[in-house]
Amino acid sequence: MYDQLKCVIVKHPEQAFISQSNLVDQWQTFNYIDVPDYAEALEEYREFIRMLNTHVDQIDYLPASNQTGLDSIYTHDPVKFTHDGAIILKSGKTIRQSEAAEMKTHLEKQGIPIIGELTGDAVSDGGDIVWVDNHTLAVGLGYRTNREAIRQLKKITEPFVNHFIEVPLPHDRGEDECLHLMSIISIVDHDLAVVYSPLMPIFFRQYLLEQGFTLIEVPVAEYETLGCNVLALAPRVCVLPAGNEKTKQKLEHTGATVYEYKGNEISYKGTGGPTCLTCPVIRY
Ligand SMILES: NC(=[NH2+])NCCC[C@H](N)C(=O)O
Repeated sequence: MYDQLKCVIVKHPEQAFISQSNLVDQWQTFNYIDVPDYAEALEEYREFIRMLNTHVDQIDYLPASNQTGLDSIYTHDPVKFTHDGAIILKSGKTIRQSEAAEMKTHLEKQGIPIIGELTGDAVSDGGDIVWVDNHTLAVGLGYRTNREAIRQLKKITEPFVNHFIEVPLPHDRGEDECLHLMSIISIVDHDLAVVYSPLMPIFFRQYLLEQGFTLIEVPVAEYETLGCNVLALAPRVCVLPAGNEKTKQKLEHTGATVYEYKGNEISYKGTGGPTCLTCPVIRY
């Protein structure tokens, strides 16, 4: 979604990463590219929040919990918001599954409506669920989201979703790597999306073009540095991890405003860009 972002839920690295020694202990378990530097992460996060604050009215912070780990910094994944309320998910990455309960407790405390929750064998991450428009939902089918989750999500969203698109994802680098539908598409306006086409099924790419989307192609090198992970703060106002120059220029060329943040510790090493660091609660 690309509408004006009013409220987001985040988790500060103080609460998710906890300390340098915790990072040293845990980064391999969570399959990070390298061990993040804690002090640097705090600095990057300060800048990231400073930037968000200029456009977002309300930023809610999840508390620390001994039930969840490093990846809980990526609050986009344990829940998906609809206009009617939240759907509680269950991660396809087993060590992240406890994040759902943490998020649910927070939503209940805040009095935010919950319209559904995945049950049984269903697994899905928020990163696999993309609103193409108010009535069109695209869901990646892959290692993080299974068929049972798609069946349940279809049912939960049936009252307000006219077009539910299942997008099969490729094996790519395997089961242990993080590949979400949102790794290959970010929608930044009603007619503009940033994409990594090499991993996109042809039918989905053609569908976007038929809907009138202009597609900004992220070059291979910038795909590696999360150039395809673009957070829309408002239509054509977006946040990009620093170092993705070509993608930035292409976005600006379409009239978009692009903010950058240094995300080596909070994004790159954990494979979670600005969309992953934020859980958008209300957009209107
Ligand atoms: N929505 C996202 N793309 N989240 C990225 C999550 C990255 C995290 N390290 C994981 O493997 O789950």
